[in-house]
This record gives sequence, C-alpha cells and structure tokens, in this order.
Amino acid sequence: MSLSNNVAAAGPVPAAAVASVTVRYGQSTALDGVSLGFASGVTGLLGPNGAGKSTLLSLLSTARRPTAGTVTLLGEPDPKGAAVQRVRRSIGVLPQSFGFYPKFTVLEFTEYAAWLRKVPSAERRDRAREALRLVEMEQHADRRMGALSGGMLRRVGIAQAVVNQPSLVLLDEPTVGLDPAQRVGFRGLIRSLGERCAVVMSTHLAEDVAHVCDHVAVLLEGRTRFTGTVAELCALPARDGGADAEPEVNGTSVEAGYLHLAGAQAVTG
Ligand SMILES: Nc1ncnc2c1ncn2[C@@H]1O[C@H](COP(=O)(O)OP(=O)(O)OP(=O)(O)O)[C@@H](O)[C@H]1O
Repeated sequence: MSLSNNVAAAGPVPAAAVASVTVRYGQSTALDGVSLGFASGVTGLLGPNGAGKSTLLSLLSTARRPTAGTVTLLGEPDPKGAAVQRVRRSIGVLPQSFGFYPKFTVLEFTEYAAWLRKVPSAERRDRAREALRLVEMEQHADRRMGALSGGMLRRVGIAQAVVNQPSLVLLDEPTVGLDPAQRVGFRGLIRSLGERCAVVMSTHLAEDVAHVCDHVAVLLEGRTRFTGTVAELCALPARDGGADAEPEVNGTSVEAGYLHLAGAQAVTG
C-alpha cells in the first residue's frame, strides 16, 4: 500500500505496522482487502460488532496470519520464524480479557509477563516496577491479582502490555467495564503511551476516540470505510451536508461522523 493511504502517515516517523490483508474464517470474510498503516500516536479502530477490529489486532500481534496479503511489523515484512520472535519482543498486547493466576501478586504477574516477552532476567524486576509506576499501581504491587477491582485489573493489563518497552501497543477495547472516572484516568494513560510509541486501540466508544486518538480508522463489514484524523471524521456530516461550520471534536461529533458512514448502526455495542 502507499503510505499516502495511511491512517497515520503524517510526519517523519516510520510506520510501526502496515497491514494489507484479507482474512477468511471458512466461508466468511472478516477482513476484505483492508490496507492500513499505523505510526506513532494513538490510532482508534472504530466499528460495529463483527466489523473485524479484533481480527486486525490479532494480525498486528502476530497471533494470526492473513489468508491473503502481508503484514509488515516494525520494518519486518511478513515476519516468520525467528523474525516473529524478534518482533514480538517489541509488541505489547492488552486483549479484551486476559487470564491470570489469582494468587499471583501484581508484581509477580507483571514479572511473569516480562518473562513471556523475553525480557532478560536481570532486568525483569526493574521493568515490572517501572511499568507498574507508569499505570500508578506500584503501591499495589504486593496485592493478589484475584483481589483487584476491574479498573485496577485494566491498569495491570496495560502494565503487562508495556513491560517489554514495546514500540507497538495493541489495546482491544481497553476501557470496557470501567466507571466514568476510571475511564477518564485511563484515557490520560493511553494518551501518554501514544507519546512514547505507536498505539492501536479498538473501541466502540466515540468518546474514547474523541479524547484519546490522533487518528481513526472506521471498519465496516471487514472493509475500511474511513481513515483520517479525528477532526476529519467529525467534519464529515457538515462537509457532505454542505454546511461550513467546523464541528468541535467531542464524543457527540465523533459519533455523528461515524453514523454518517455507518448509516443507522449504533457506535456502542
Ligand atoms: N475464530 C473465528 N471463527 C469464525 N469466525 C470468526 C472468528 N473470529 C471472528 N469471526 C468472525 O469474523 C468477523 C469479524 O470478527 P471480529 O471479532 O474481528 O470483529 P470485531 O469488530 O472485533 O467485533 P466486536 O466489536 O464484537 O469485538 C465476525 O463476523 C466474526 O463472527
């Protein structure tokens, strides 16, 4: 794909990931010739249930390979074998739900994640503490995982995703299940992550996109329906309706832009 088509093509930062892919599950097509690039900052993947967001994230995490097409990750085109292992060390993933042994302490769990990501043993404890500091969970390092609130668990989920100091962080609906105050705090955390590396975040929540994302890709039925800045998404209804007012970028205008593309389908699922 040409970088001029990228979600996040602006600036001199090379793309952390470029996917030009089709994915089929048996007879059904989950991604149909999707071409997207992801660079620094936070890119939101917006789309209704079944649009293909999680499938795209699974390609970017190397958990799945496309049926057709290629995924270039951190400069490595179509990584296989040793290249996959190398690339995985620089990727962090927060899945929609993650398993853990409830008796693990927060620190033990985060160190375990560091071990999984092949962080050298001499560095694991320091990296785990640093990741917990980033998500403001250091003071809870000795608490058992099974005793954490939902919001705390999401924070530890981010800590385990960044413990290997990744260049690419993939977050699958990171704010689901958080109360409004936690969601606001979490958005700040994700924004600050986007200042260090490329973050790709799937979400159903227009408010999250408005407050967190630099760029947005809208997926509908396995196809890319829109790529651009959040302001460009918000401007769509006014542009196509002929109005010349610049809409303010907020959750309502992101939702209006999205609904303009998606017809009657609701953003929240
Ligand atoms: N393992 C699988 N086997 C068969 N079909 C699948 C599988 N995983 C996903 N699909 C199908 O692929 C399509 C895309 O699913 P995907 O989970 O990527 O969408 P999504 O946008 O993440 O949805 P949601 O917002 O509900 O999480 C859907 O039609 C889904 O039913």
